[in-house]
Amino acid sequence: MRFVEAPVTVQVPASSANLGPGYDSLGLALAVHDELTAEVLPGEELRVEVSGEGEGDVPRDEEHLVVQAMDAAFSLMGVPRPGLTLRCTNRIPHARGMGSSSAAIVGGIVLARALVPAGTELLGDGAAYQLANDIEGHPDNVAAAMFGGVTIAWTQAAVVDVQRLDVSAPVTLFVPQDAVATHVARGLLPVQVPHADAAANAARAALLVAALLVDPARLLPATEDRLHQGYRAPAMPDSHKLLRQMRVEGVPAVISGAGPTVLAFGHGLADWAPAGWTVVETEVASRGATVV
Ligand SMILES: Nc1ncnc2c1ncn2[C@@H]1O[C@H](COP(=O)(O)OP(=O)(O)O)[C@@H](O)[C@H]1O
Ligand SMILES: N[C@@H](CCOP(=O)(O)O)C(=O)O
Repeated sequence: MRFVEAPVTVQVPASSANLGPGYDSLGLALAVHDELTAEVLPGEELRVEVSGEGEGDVPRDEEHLVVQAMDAAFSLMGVPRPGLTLRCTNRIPHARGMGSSSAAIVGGIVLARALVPAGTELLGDGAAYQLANDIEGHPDNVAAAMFGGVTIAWTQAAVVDVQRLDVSAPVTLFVPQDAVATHVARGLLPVQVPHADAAANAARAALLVAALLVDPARLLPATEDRLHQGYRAPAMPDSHKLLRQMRVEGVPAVISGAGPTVLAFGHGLADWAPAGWTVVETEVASRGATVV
């Protein structure tokens, strides 16, 4: 099997999922990127180099999430993993609700595909998105990381689909120092929710699409949630406090993904940051994972 010999680099965006009412469905890509570079080596050796976020924490072997995603993609394409050097420059903080795991998964899949000369024929975008969802377990972050912009993701009998929207919007992220793993935050959600809460979220999620496309003045009511943020508050009380304070003052703020980062639509909001939190002023990224 021949592989692309020159080093291949993929940039993959962070993502913010849910956006308030769109639990496991709405997402947006953020202009904060991880960069992954792979170079094929003779033999079967795997070298993993990591700098930036997660540098001292993530494994540097087959257990590394990018490598696992690459292996799944190679397997779907029917090719063995070649010897590889993988260099990861990580800018997306881990376990903060900014889609670092989805970026690792989508980036790994797109990187593996780019190393195989007929990769995009063997693994099209739809199949790559499906694979990323199957690894991640929910489609909202991987949709945004793969396609960019604002994404509406849904599943029909385990098959994912997506509608991408072109939206430009300024966003500010308030990132606390402490992490909350997504699987822990998901474990706090009840199996059933009141019908009235489901109905309220359906209305707000529909309104949010309109607000993002045509009427930003509606963002405050459109970002109201009753399905997940409240249940997760005990795991991130300071985030919940900031969220409530901002919303009372009319700032459209949400918990980003499973938290604990708070995302607000708009710029010029840095004064809201509690002491010790990092403020990231950014915007919706129109491009998803890209070979550069
Ligand atoms: N770039 C990466 N390389 C390797 N592992 C990663 C990477 N990004 C995320 N991970 C793994 O995923 C975990 C975070 O995933 P998760 O709890 O879903 O939070 P997030 O909201 O950041 O996606 C990290 O602790 C790490 O194990
Ligand atoms: N819909 C998911 C989103 C998780 O996003 P992450 O960036 O926190 O991994 C959820 O709410 O669990």
